[in-house]
Amino acid sequence: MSKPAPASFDLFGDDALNPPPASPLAESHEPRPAVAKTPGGYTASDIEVLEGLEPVRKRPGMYIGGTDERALHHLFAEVLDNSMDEAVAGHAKLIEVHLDADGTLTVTDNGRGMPVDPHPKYPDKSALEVIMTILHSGGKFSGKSYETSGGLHGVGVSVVNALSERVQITSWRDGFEHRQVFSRGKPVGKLEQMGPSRKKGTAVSFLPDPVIFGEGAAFRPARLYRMARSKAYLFRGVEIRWKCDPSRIQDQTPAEATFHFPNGLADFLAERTKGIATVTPEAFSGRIERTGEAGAVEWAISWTPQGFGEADGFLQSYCNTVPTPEGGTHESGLRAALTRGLKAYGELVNEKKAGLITADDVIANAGALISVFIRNPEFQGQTKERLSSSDAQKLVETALRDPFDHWLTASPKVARALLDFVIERAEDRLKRRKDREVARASATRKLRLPGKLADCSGGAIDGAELFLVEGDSAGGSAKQARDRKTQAILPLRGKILNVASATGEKMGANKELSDLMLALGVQGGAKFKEEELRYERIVIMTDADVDGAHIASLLITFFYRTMPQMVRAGRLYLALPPLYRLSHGNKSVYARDDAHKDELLATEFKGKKPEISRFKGLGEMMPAQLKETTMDPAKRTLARVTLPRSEEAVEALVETLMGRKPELRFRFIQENAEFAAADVDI
Ligand SMILES: Nc1ncnc2c1ncn2[C@@H]1O[C@H](COP(=O)(O)OP(=O)(O)OP(=O)(O)O)[C@@H](O)[C@H]1O
Ligand SMILES: [Mg+2]
Ligand SMILES: [Mg+2]
Repeated sequence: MSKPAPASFDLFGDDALNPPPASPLAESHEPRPAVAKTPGGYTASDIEVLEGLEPVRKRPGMYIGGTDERALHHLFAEVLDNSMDEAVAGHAKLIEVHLDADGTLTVTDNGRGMPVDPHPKYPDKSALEVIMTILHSGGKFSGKSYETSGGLHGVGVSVVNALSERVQITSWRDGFEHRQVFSRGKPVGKLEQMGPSRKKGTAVSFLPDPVIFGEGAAFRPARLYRMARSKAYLFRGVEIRWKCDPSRIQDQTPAEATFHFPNGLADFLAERTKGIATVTPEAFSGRIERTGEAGAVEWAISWTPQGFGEADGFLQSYCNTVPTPEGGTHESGLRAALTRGLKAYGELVNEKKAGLITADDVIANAGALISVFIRNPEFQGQTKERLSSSDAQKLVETALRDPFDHWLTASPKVARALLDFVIERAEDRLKRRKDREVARASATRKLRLPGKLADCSGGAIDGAELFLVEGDSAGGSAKQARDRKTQAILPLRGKILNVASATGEKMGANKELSDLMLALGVQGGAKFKEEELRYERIVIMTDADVDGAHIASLLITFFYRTMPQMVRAGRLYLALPPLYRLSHGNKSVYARDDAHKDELLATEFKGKKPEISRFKGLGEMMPAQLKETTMDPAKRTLARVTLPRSEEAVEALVETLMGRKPELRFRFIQENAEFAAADVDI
């Protein structure tokens, strides 16, 4: 076994929730001529060059980050972004989003219309066909037709085309309506001139391809609605109209709505802080356009002691109206500007404690929105989740500096309240750090611990681990296999409650879960305090089978629901027990799954006939084996459970795990059962 580096187990990453295409993609490829090969050889003929849109269908993950529900909705983001670019460039004022009964989504804008004249480089094709069928074709490379666009790669809508069963583009321009239809990236007939029309603009209608996204994959109206609405907040010059066939709606999402927000982000924040007591009566918000240059910064921030639902605060950022859930330079600029401004104000009013303030103290209890418009932004990847343009930091910092100073000095009472609030956060933080250093033993003395917990004997929180195991027999093995100084065992019986569909009352009454909370030493929800956790790591240890994965997913959901901070802090892990032991002579090796076993048979045990034993469950392993393979920190591999920052992605996960559709859950569990086994380096 090699070094036990913790494998990352990203529930939303491309691997975990990214099902393989529902059926082979063979139909997306031209048949390749058979080439004579030397058997087992690796030659030039093994190197493929994918043509046209073929790479998109073959490796959708590279373009849309996977083929899961998030990736599916990213198609909408690409099409909507293009219409927004047209609006931000000053050519469109109205965008309509329409989800049809059959699942076709249409985005219409009244911009300039996609160009339809023959393309100079491909004289037999219209510009529209070039845009739709050639990667890296677009009008946003030079800055001539668009100044600050969300589009920059020339890839977006062609990717949508490649991954849709059917796409219809309508372009109204030059006095006519033009139309072309595509299927899985290929034109179905030529561009047609339909008839005279005085309209202007573009309509993109598309139906995602079930071959890529899986049979039954469909847009979720609630998600589309939220995406469309938040776009409208980001550009006050646009009106977005939403319409959805009622047969598609299963929740409270309105079938029709109009979004137009003349106060931009300030409206957005007001919506989010409705009914929440804030530290200052007015939010700190504003908008600055660079004079003589393209670019703008808009922001809105408000502080609250009471938190926003389950989070203490939030920071959402955008660049050229594209959401950047992973943050980036614009967020750094905002944090720096606020911290510097507040510290400087503290100095001004002779408040010594202002020196304690860090950026986290300023932002952790704030609801903050920041949106920048810049030329040639640099993002990481096509889904644009993180902004990396270095000038964005400076732009935001400079833009906010004076307005923040003015805002603070204009109203000393307000400024004082904010300063005190943030200093209190800083003091809290310092105190928490001190408390953590105090031995965990004293905390333990005060607590009533559940009877079946085998706690560890050491006093420190750092290094302490709680193993959650399934059933008493596995619990017994684990107790013998553990290092009693640092490892605690809590056996949980049977399938715990399906939390997502349970009421709060039922959850409180569930013995397994209340024991779990007691053992952890924390309370759930708003009362959760990370520093009260009695263990540094919480390790879910279940059998390496589908049932085990189910229990693990129930627990993950429970933790996400009751203490997302703990998960985000990277303190939740999955143990990865092996499935087989292969031994021959005095050599024995563990295999985590069938593929690994076959690999070992072909390598380590080549030509030999090792004895193979299969573990039916953890309870069947000898304690020494369990220790060696799964629990001993020096030898084991743990998978860390991580969650993305974006609320939508988390929601999608919970829906997948716990929602009312058993088939989604089943798929997730199987994939993760596989994944948990596949990503390990043993
Ligand atoms: N609604 C629209 N109105 C006018 N032109 C459009 C519209 N949608 C797309 N285009 C044109 O098609 C080009 C290609 O669009 P595509 O989404 O593929 O790439 P992009 O927007 O340039 O960059 P990105 O890959 O980052 O989205 C755009 O650059 C623009 O010139
Ligand atoms: Mg293109
Ligand atoms: Mg685009």
